[in-house]
Amino acid sequence: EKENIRCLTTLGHFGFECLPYQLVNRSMQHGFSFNVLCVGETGIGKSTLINTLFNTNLKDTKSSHFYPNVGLKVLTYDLQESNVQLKLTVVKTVGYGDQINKEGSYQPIIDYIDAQFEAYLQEELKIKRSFKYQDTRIHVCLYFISPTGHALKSLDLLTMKRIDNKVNIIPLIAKADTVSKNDLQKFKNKIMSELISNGIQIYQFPNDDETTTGMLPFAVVGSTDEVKVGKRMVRGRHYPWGVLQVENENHCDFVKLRDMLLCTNMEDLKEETHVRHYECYRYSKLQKMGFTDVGPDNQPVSFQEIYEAKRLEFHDQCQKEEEELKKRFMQQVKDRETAFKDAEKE
Ligand SMILES: Nc1nc2c(ncn2[C@@H]2O[C@H](COP(=O)(O)OP(=O)(O)OP(=O)(O)O)[C@@H](O)[C@H]2O)c(=O)[nH]1
Repeated sequence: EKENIRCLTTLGHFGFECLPYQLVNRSMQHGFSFNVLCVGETGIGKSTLINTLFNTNLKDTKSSHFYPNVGLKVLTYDLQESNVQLKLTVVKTVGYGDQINKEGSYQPIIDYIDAQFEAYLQEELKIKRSFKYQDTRIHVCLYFISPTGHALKSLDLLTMKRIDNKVNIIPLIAKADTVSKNDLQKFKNKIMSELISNGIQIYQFPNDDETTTGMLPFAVVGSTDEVKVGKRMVRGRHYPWGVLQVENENHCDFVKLRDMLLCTNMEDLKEETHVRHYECYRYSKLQKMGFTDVGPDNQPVSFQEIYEAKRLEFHDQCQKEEEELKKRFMQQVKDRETAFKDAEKE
């Protein structure tokens, strides 16, 4: 009898298989944003690399070597590739490494990163939040190391140490075409061992394969010039002895960096910024303001309870101060009275 039961298969389409497409469509409508911080000495190739990465000519003026302090320049661009919109914010150091006294050269960088976290926190705490809020938190810091072929400078170590818990650092050897192949590998090893021995945390790639980690710091070359190689036009730098092709993986790590940064890890960089670095800032800031999740008895306390407790504390403090003032006033009146009486007697 059982064999006679007809089994119907479902038509198989409920609709939730399309959920990822909804996300894709929404993201395409909203567009994407990416905030990059470029830290490096004046003229080290920051603008050229950004232009090479995004294959555009982002307008910018050259900086001089004579600024008394380090500053930051914020530039925002609206880019488009196919039908994907990208709002790119590039923050560049100005005058970095140019002062004789380099003490505190990193402070403007720290202040800028913190200011963006603070702005985000203030927006989060607002009663009426704006859904059009432009997130300006830095998602990645490209740290440009001078191609000395020797070692990191103390300013590099100091700055990276100060900002490694605030931002995802990706170290780059700038103008890597000026270092020979042998020297470059030794230089890379030296930099990595110095970073490790100084306890500097750089960005950890999520799909960490050995080859990529072994490539760090990326040795990059920037150029927006088109050079003829054989019958093709490629982006590169033309030297008396040959052509360096920026997008040739045997010549430099530019393609590796671009793939890592834009194709595979942009979302992870943003996620890390939100869940690790911003969380760290938010935690310490709210704790400083006296907020806590658990009371002295280790029981959870609500935001409202803390607010009430703070209000009572403030009220008590005000009353105490008022009484203190009253007492002091009465004492002064008394002193004056006795002084008058004494004067009258005389
Ligand atoms: N050899 C070599 N030269 C480069 C490279 N990248 C940039 N340059 C050259 O270095 C000079 C300065 O480059 P920029 O990109 O303006 O440097 P910057 O760090 O943005 O400079 P400021 O914004 O003025 O601090 C230019 O003449 C570039 O052509 C590179 O990878 N290799």
